[in-house]
Amino acid sequence: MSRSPSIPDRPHRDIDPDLPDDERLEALRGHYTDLVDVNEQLSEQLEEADERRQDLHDRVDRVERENETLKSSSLYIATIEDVLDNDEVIVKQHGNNQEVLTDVSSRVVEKVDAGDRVAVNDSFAIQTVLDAETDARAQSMEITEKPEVSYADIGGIDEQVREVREAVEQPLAEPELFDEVGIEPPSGVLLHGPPGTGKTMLAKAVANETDATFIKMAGSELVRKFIGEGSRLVRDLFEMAREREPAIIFIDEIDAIATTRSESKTSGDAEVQRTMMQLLSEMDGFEARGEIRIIAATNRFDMLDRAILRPGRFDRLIEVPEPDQEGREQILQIHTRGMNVDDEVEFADLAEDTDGYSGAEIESLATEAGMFAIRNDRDVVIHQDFVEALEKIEKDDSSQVVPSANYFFN
Ligand SMILES: Nc1ncnc2c1ncn2[C@@H]1O[C@H](COP(=O)(O)OP(=O)(O)OP(=O)(O)O)[C@@H](O)[C@H]1O
Repeated sequence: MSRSPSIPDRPHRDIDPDLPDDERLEALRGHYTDLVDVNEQLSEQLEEADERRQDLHDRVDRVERENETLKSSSLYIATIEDVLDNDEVIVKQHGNNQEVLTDVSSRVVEKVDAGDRVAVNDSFAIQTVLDAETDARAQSMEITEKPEVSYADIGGIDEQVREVREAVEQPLAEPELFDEVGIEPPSGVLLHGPPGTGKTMLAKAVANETDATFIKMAGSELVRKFIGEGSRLVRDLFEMAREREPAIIFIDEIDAIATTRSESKTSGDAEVQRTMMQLLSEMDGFEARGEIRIIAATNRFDMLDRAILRPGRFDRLIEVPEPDQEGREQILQIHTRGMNVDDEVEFADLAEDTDGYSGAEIESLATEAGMFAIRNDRDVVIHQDFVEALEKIEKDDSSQVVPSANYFFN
């Protein structure tokens, strides 16, 4: 970097006022020349300073851009396998299970332990140690302190709501009842039935009612996202619940880790099997009258490995069927509660016309009817809007409204 030249002094000349005119004129000319010189020098310096300023400005811009790129580039999640003495750690990247020995600063070494989750860049340099919240998100857990769903939002499955309350809510809210009678509450509850019938809603509503944290994990994530890490994720799931009790663990699509074992013994099968064993051992390990309840759900009851249904495991089965006509009417009422619906709308007729619709499909019907009202420049939804919405849905995809073909009961 070149050093900036020093600023020239201001020219100074003492001119004796008693000098003869011609000599004074000569002296003034000399002074004027000095001033012009200094002015030129200063102009040059100013020009150079301007160039330098522009140059620095460009550099700042470049660094800022590089910084942004670094910040926005994706990082990978990895687990610290081992922390070595010489400021080195072994990390294992999730997904591809690649193990790498990487240098870290002593500042990072102090912060990490084997088993911690970190974010690494393309060159495996550790960028951040994940905190519990980020870690949970990275592991696809959905954690809600207080889900907004209440029992009043669920229609047509009153009997199932009652059973879930008895099996999940009561042991949390009134554990002494079980103590007094001397029985253990069910260990785990399995909700089974076709898609979109309210299984997730039920689990959320109990969490809401009992002020429990709702922790959801999809079984498919346990086997798909981090190959080789399923059992670790199951451990983390229960750990997270212990940290936040009272808590409700909801494992959706449990069939992904608990299907009947096929004949083939591929390493993938063994991995899924290990994940399931971990789940069962976590369930064995926790206190049935404690502050953590576990609910699982499946659309594929027929596929389930019966081992998970033994006493002490998912020992309370609750079937959540497609709603009957009365149920469909209730669900329609629920999903139109916030809509501006004409008094003439015949919910009973609509319920009759929606045979085979799940709760989720009835919800879409209500939204679609609202769209028809908007399309027709109305702010009130009339019966005809529902009729047209029905026709549209049936025309768009008749397969969507047919009850799930692959759903069987044993
Ligand atoms: N019984 C019901 N009462 C009111 N709304 C319902 C009902 N069943 C489903 N819904 C609506 O459908 C949406 C999806 O339902 P939910 O996720 O609970 O279904 P699910 O049985 O868990 O489905 P999946 O098996 O596909 O996970 C809900 O958010 C709700 O709006």
